[in-house]
Amino acid sequence: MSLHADDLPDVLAVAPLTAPPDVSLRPPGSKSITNRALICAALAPGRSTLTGMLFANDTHAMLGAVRALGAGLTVDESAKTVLVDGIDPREASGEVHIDARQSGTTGRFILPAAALRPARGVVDGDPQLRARPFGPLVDALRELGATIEDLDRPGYLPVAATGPVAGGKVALPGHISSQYLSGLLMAGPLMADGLTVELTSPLVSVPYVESTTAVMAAFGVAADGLTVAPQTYRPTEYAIEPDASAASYLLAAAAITGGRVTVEGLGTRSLQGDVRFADLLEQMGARVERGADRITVTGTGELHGITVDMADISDTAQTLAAVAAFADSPTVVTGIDFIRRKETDRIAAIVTELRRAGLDATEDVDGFTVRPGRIAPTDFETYDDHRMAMSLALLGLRVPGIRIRHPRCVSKTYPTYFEDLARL
Ligand SMILES: O=C(O)C1=C[C@@H](OP(=O)(O)O)[C@@H](O)[C@H](O)C1
Ligand SMILES: C=C(OP(=O)(O)O)C(=O)O
Repeated sequence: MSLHADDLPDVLAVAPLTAPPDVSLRPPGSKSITNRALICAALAPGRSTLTGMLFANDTHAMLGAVRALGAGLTVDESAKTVLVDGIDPREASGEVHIDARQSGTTGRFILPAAALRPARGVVDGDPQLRARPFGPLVDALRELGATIEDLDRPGYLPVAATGPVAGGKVALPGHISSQYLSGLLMAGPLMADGLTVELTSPLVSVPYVESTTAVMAAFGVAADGLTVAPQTYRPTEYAIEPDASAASYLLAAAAITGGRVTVEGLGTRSLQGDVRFADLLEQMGARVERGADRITVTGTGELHGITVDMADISDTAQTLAAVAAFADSPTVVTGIDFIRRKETDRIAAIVTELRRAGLDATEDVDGFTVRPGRIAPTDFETYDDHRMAMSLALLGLRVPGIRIRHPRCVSKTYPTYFEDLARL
């Protein structure tokens, strides 16, 4: 049976490992870096070559989005490569329609880029994305000179954007999502007056903004803090690193099962904050070796609960919850109230599912607590959230009778997840 997302059944049984794993894996390309590179390449007149691409629902959304803006694409999925012929959106004409599907990064990065066009661009998405907040980004773009029409509820998709965007100084809250800031920064160099963002509340997911400016720099655009002067993107050859959030599941598997897993292509040189998930496994008792481009986690048989603020690396909070279920003391995760507005309310979802398995887990104001205990055979709900499916499947590596309902949701960022899990 194929374990690719397209072929998965409605309910997937996870078989416990018969021996601890000892494997080396290269996770697929980073969703976050792929979608940044696609935006920067699309805004760089000339041909860019992107290698190590992730092909998953979120990046297909971005491919469709930049194609709608007029970028030329030559896609070679088997070689994980895309040639992008970039455009200057300020010279575009004609109304365009963009479907961001379920992808927060696509929706929040393409809206500022679409607003640079002096013609109408409609941005919409799946019902799940329509339920996620866009208000701060819409307000900021209006402030910067764009015309944004609410096509349904104010502050939510669908919206229609018409440029130009004059640019200048704008106030933006940081506590809901960092994606608004990343999207504005990437469009910044094409605003006539440049862009300066002043944050009005503490920024979550900070490392993602650092990766934004790093990818912009690779395409020849310099940011000075949260200021970007008018500049031109330069086409380039860009190698996308593997996905660090995807790697969290593989590394967690080693910690949970007392095995050894090496992820290739990620290490101390990574642009992604989520590589720091390995630090948490180390604090819990696993052994971690770090190279420039590889991380190895070895389970020691000991796992202790920790208290940790995960505001910088919240995509790995559900992974940590799964590991915490096997620890010898409680784990408390704080700083992540904003993950209630991701694919689902992730705090409520993870707590509900761990309780379904018999664990004593509780919601806190800005996070959750997991108290380890006996884990019962359970059919887990996944809420159309890829990270619920991928995290909860980890419990099945040790506990018999774990089944994942609607596992195809992993196609959002990691269509080959269950194939990689089987390699353990
Ligand atoms: O910029 C990015 O690539 C991302 C930023 C984070 O979102 P928030 O900034 O909304 O927390 C993260 O959860 C998401 O998966 C990817
Ligand atoms: C929150 C996520 O994605 P996005 O915001 O890009 O939809 C995620 O991948 O966990």
